[in-house]
Amino acid sequence: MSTEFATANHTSAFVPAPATPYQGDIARYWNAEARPVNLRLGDVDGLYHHHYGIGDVDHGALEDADGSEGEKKLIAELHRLESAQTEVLLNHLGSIGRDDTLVDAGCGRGGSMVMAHQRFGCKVEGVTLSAKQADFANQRAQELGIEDHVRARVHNMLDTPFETGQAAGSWNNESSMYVDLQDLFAEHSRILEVGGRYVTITGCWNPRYGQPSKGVSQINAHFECNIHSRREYLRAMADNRLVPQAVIDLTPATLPYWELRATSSLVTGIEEAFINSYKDGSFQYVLIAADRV
Ligand SMILES: C[S@@+](CC[C@H](N)C(=O)[O-])C[C@H]1O[C@@H](n2cnc3c(N)ncnc32)[C@H](O)[C@@H]1O
Ligand SMILES: CC(C)=CCC/C(C)=C/COP(=O)(O)OP(=O)(O)O
Ligand SMILES: [Mg+2]
Repeated sequence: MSTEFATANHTSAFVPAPATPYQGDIARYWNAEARPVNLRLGDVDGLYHHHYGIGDVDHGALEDADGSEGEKKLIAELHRLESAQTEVLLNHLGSIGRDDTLVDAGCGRGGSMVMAHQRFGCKVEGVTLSAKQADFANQRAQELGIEDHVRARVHNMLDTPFETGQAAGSWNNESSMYVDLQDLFAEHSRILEVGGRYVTITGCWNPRYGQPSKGVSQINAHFECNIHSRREYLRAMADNRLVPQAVIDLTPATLPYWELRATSSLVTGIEEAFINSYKDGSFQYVLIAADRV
């Protein structure tokens, strides 16, 4: 077992060793992550996200405030847009009952899992490579008194502990750029019941541009990830019994979030790469919802 995995400050009963050296790198990355742009947004209402926002900025909510009060309103607005992104993902899961199980592949600190449980009343199981994130998500679930319905575990999303056909729905929210898509969709296809729904929101490079642009390469380097093309998503889904029901280009809807974020004190330095590559057409923010057939 890897030392980093074993010695992380966690309460999880069992932490498997990373399947590859790369997965060990990603586990270390997320175990060490504590950016204010994520923690201060999460502190707004206790939903901690590691994804980006969509929707129009409410400029009225930002008016007449400067200094620390203005910054507080800006943080609340960025957070509102990130939670709006999750709402749109959940809208595409179809009809989910209280007795169903949902799977969040790459669950981060669990914000989307909590929102899914609050909406559907169902069980939500998440996997992440990071013991620190799993502990954080489980701690939040406990504080909310929903630990019997919302659980995060340290597991590889390509080889999950779930039974075949166990899930009525599953998703990747900005977590598919860390894995091979054929392997990923084979695993979703295995755990989803026939007629179940898969949803992803992801950044992908646009095949119409030709190859990954400078901005896309900068984003890959910044996060140690490997952004796939839109074509690769659709091909890997088709190969794994996942038939797209909706493909939505969310690029215009995410730009206001990035332009607002670029004006805040919480910038991380990656804002320009996102804005430029969205604007030059080389990069797209997309939602794909697919039926497991
Ligand atoms: C950008 S964060 C997204 C977190 C979450 N989906 C959200 O929207 O807040 C990426 C997540 O993917 C997870 N991840 C990356 N590769 C993984 C793998 N092979 N198995 C499980 N989780 C993985 C990371 O641990 C991290 O939690
Ligand atoms: C759309 C793409 C390509 C996403 C890459 C995956 C990723 C790191 C998402 C956001 O995480 P975060 O919320 O931890 O990042 P940040 O600190 O920049 O807010
Ligand atoms: Mg963030």
